Amino acid sequence: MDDNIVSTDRLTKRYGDHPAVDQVSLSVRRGEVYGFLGPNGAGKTTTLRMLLGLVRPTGGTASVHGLAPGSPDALRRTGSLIEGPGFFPYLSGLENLRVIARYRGLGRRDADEALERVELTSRGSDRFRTYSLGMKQRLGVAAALLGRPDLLILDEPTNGLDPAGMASMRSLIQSLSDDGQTVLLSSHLLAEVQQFCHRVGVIVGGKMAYEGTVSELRGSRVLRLHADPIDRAMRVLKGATASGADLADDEDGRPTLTADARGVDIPALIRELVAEDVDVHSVSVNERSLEEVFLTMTEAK
Ligand SMILES: Nc1ncnc2c1ncn2[C@@H]1O[C@H](COP(=O)(O)OP(=O)(O)OP(=O)(O)O)[C@@H](O)[C@H]1O
Repeated sequence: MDDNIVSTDRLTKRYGDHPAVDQVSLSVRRGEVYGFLGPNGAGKTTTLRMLLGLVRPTGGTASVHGLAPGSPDALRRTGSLIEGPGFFPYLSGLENLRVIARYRGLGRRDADEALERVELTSRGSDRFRTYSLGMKQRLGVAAALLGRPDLLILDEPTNGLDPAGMASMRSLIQSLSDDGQTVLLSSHLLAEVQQFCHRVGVIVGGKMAYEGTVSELRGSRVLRLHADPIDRAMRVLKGATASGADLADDEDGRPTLTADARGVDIPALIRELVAEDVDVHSVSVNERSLEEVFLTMTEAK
């Protein structure tokens, strides 16, 4: 059985001469949370809209549940939240869900369940217009969950939320994932997405720049060294690594040596620095933050 719920092959959308989405190939596997990441205007929404049959591609192919995007069967098995759901402000959260449920041929119980799933039951009888943005977004996810779709497509579900709203959306997505729900979500906020995405795809200027796990994306671990005198420390560090070392100021303006940490024997390095009469102030080995990697990737384009 094909484990890809979504796959695209060189999917393209041109508006006039402008390719909004340029030969994007991606795959979302069953049961994973896939983060579709990229700066504003990168082509995320256009791609997601193509996956829902809302925008017609000008090139390439896409399949959702092995079916044509937008076909009735594909849509029945897909829940989505794109560009804010249209809710009635004067109806309660629950009434809104019931309206949508009825429209889709589902029962009141489905609406109750969906509300429960996003932990809004206690506010279910309050009017929608009194909800915070975070609650509105969670109600949007509840609407997407109606009918228990195999796949959830969420466009920027944390956009505009305050830290508490973000945390609550994050834990909701995490708990859906724990239940085995496949989620494809877009975001331009890398740092918060890296915490719960199994894999990510990065799109920049309409083109796919990367697809894989977060740890692969971050790549190798980085050794950072503060020492004095720095030129002598640089010489020792270069001798200890195969791939050389760099000198730059860190965010506090301190001269910092960095190098690929792979294969470096840290205790031996420190012994050698001391033997060369270098004062070692600190040595650390860290993964690069996703933000750093992302910036490098978008700047390189
Ligand atoms: N209907 C349209 N007609 C012309 N250009 C469009 C249309 N829709 C999108 N675009 C352009 O396509 C590009 C990608 O837009 P898209 O909304 O997909 O990006 P995005 O990554 O979702 O950005 P954001 O995070 O700002 O929503 C942008 O340059 C946008 O101006």
